[in-house]
Amino acid sequence: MISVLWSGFSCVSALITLICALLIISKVSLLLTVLLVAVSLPSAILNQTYTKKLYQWNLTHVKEERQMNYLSFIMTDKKYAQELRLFNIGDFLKEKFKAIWGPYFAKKKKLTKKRAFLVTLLSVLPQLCILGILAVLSLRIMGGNNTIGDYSLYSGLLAQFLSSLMAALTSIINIYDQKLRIHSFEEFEAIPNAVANTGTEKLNEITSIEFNDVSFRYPGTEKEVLQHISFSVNAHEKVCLVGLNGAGKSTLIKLLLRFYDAESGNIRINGVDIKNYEIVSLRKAFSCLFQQSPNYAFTLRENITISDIFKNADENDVLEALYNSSASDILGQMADGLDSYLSRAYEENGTELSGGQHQKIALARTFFRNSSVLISGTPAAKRRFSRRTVCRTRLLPTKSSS
Ligand SMILES: Nc1ncnc2c1ncn2[C@@H]1O[C@H](COP(=O)(O)OP(=O)(O)OP(=O)(O)O)[C@@H](O)[C@H]1O
Repeated sequence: MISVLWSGFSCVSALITLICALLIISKVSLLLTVLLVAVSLPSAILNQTYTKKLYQWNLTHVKEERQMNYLSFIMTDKKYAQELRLFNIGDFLKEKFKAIWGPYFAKKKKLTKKRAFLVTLLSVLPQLCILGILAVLSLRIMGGNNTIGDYSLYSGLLAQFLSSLMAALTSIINIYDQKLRIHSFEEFEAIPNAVANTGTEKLNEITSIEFNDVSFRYPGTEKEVLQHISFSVNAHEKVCLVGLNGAGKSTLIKLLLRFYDAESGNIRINGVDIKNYEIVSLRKAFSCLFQQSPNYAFTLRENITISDIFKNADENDVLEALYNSSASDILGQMADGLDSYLSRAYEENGTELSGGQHQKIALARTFFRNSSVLISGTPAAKRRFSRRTVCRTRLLPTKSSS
């Protein structure tokens, strides 16, 4: 939007200069001046056509762009560095990148070359008109109707005309290009959210959770991940969901937190369909340690309090969360206490934690959040859960260092 605004200003300013230059130049030859304007227009139209073509081309090649971005990411992100070295796959990844980049670049080059050729060809026409105007002016100087001084005035104005024309064209193309992008964004915004936030009830304490004949498949997939699931959990119960890998345990949690809605059946909390609750208030009632909980390149304090940023908490709450997750010793090792950075990505003095320590901090974050129900996605954490808990584990727990 800002780009459109700036381009709009540049365009108006260039057009004013251009019109003023044209008004003066028309005194030499009105016919050639009109011709100059007329031959400048096809270039503008061509540029606009190609801007649209290039934009549409980009839209149809989003997959390749994403693949290349993904490959660039794994070739440079720290998370992949160890395996990249151990498996010696640097060249393999580069080749994979090149295999996409080659055809992608060749096609884009073809389109861009055609545009450059036509634009160059069309830009010759205004130059020819300018030559014509200068020729007429030279004849008039020889005839004594104009002076040498006029020649330098008009040639300067013609140069000014060309540069203003270029500036106006560039601004118009930019506005058009941005307009296409804004349109795509508006289309995206208009897509209705798959999970409608129409509920108005507030959820505080949870006394019961019921799944009634719930079935679900992920959008755009065939497989029914959950089929007619029914069970209930009451307050003060600790429950383990046990199942093979891929059985759908995490999916149940995603439905409970309304990351997705069930295809059929319903989920009730305190006897009320979860769709009747305001989503923020529903999610607020749960604290969840996901299987792949991330840690943040923030301070230790922020890594814990981030789970409940509106909680009016003091330092003791943070220390208690650390204690409950057996992470007090981690704090003891930190030079700046709770204000130590848990990453060296931006802070030279930051601390890189081990995998197990990271898990403990993620667990402390789960404890810090004031919620009615705790859910753990990792077997290791369930031993630490002492409050009302819904947790899940694998049929065969993996050996974990923590
Ligand atoms: N975003 C998704 N899109 C499509 N299918 C998915 C998605 N997430 C999970 N699935 C599929 O849903 C099924 C259930 O996955 P889910 O993660 O719930 O299993 P799980 O019981 O938690 O497994 P695990 O014990 O291995 O963590 C799997 O077949 C998985 O491939």
